[in-house]
Amino acid sequence: MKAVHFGAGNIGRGFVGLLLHQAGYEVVFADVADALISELAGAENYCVHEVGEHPAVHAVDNFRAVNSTTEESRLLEEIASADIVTTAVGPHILKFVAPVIAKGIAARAGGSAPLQVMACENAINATDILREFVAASWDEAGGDLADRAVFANTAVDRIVPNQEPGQGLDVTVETFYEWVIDRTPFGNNPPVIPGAMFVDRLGPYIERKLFTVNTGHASAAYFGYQAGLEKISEAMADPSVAADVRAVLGETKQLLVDKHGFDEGEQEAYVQKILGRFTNPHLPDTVNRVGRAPLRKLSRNERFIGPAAELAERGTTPSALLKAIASALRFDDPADAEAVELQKLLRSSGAAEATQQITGLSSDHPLFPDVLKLVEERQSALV
Ligand SMILES: NC(=O)c1ccc[n+]([C@@H]2O[C@H](COP(=O)([O-])OP(=O)(O)OC[C@H]3O[C@@H](n4cnc5c(N)ncnc54)[C@H](O)[C@@H]3O)[C@@H](O)[C@H]2O)c1
Ligand SMILES: O=P(O)(O)OC[C@@H](O)[C@@H](O)[C@H](O)[C@H](O)CO
Repeated sequence: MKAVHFGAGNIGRGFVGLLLHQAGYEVVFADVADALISELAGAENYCVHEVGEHPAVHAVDNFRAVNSTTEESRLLEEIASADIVTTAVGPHILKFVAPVIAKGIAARAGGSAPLQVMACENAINATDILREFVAASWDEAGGDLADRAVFANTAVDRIVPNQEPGQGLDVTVETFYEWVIDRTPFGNNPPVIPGAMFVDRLGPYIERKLFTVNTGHASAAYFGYQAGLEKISEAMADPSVAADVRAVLGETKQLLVDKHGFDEGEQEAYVQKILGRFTNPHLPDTVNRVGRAPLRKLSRNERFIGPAAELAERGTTPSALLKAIASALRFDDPADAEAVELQKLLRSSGAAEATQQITGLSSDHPLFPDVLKLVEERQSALV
C-alpha cells in the first residue's frame, strides 16, 4: 500500500505520515522545500517524540521524498500508482497542489481502484475545497472524475509546534491525537488506518474541533500576544488569559450543544481536556505559531467569526468571542505576512470596509455592528 502525502512539515511528519506508516503504508512525502526533501530522501528513518505526562518515541521508516516543484513527472508516477493521497499544506495552498493531483489521477491505469484523497487541514470540509480545485484542472478526456477518485473530508487534531533548530527530521508532538474521517464516500472500501476513526456524520466533529480546539488555541495566542507572552503554556498560566479563553469556550460550547445536540456534560469534558492540552509545559508551542495567518483565522467561516455569527443570529451577544476578535485585530507579528497585511488594511481602509474585508460579514448581519466597533477602536489606537 502506498500513500503520497503533500506537506512534509509539522503535521505531515508528526501526525499524518506517522499514522499512515503505522497503518502499513509506504509514504511518499511531496514538498516544495528543497532542503527538507533532500534530508528526507537521504534518511532511513526519523522519530516522533510524544511529550507530556506519558512520553513515548515512535520511529517512522519506509518513506521516500519527492520535490513537487522540480520532480513533477516523478510525482505523477507516484500518484498514478498510489492508494491514498493526503495533504497537510495549509488551506490556501490546496489550489497549488490540485493540478498535479488531477494529472496523477488521469495517469492511473484503466481499471485501477479510485484514488482515495483526504485533505488534512484546519478548515471546514477542506477536501471539498481540494476536490473543487482538482475538478477545475480535470481533463474530461480522462472520464468522470467521480469514477477515478474518492474525496473524503476529515478533521485532524494533534498539536505539533514548530520544531527547534538542530533536531533534523525528528518531530516533537503532544501525546493526544484524533483523526476523524467521513466514511460515506468510500462505500464498502474505506482505507484501513487503525489510528483514524471513521464516522457517518463528520460535520459536527469538524465544527466541534475547529470551534473548540482552534478557537480556544487562537484565543490563547492573541490574548497571550497582547500580554507580551511568548509560549502558549505561559499564556495559559496567566490567570486573566486563562479566564478569557475559558469564557470563549463557554460560548462555543453553548453553540455546539444547541446546534448539534452534543451532550452538555460530554462537551464540558472535551473543553477541559483541551484546556489541559494547551497548558502542557513540555510542548514548546508559541503564540506566534498559533496566531499565524490572522486574516485566515478572522475570515467568515473560521474559528472566530463562524461561531460568533451563529450566536448573534440566535440572538446572543458573543462577548467573550468579541474580546478575542479585538485581540486578534492587535496581532502585528512583523514576521507574519497576513499580520502585516491586516495592520495595513486597518490603517488604510474605512472602518466599515475593513470590517467587511476582514470578516466577510455583510453590513446587515447582526454581528456586524459589534465587530465594526472593535475595528474602529483598533483604528483609533493606530492613528
Ligand atoms: N501543526 C499543528 O498543530 C496542526 C494540527 C492540525 C492541523 N494542522 C493543519 O495542517 C496543515 C499544515 O500545518 P503545519 O503546522 O504542518 O505547517 P508546516 O508549515 O509545518 O507544514 C506545511 C508544509 O507544506 C509545505 N508546502 C507548502 N506549499 C506546498 C506545495 N505547494 N506543495 C507541497 N508542499 C507544500 C511546506 O513547505 C511545509 O513543509 C495546516 O492546514 C494546519 O492548519 C496543523
Ligand atoms: O494550523 P492553524 O494555523 O489553523 O492553527 C494553529 C493551531 O491552532 C493548530 O495548528 C493546532 O495546533 C492544531 O489544529 C491542533 O489540532
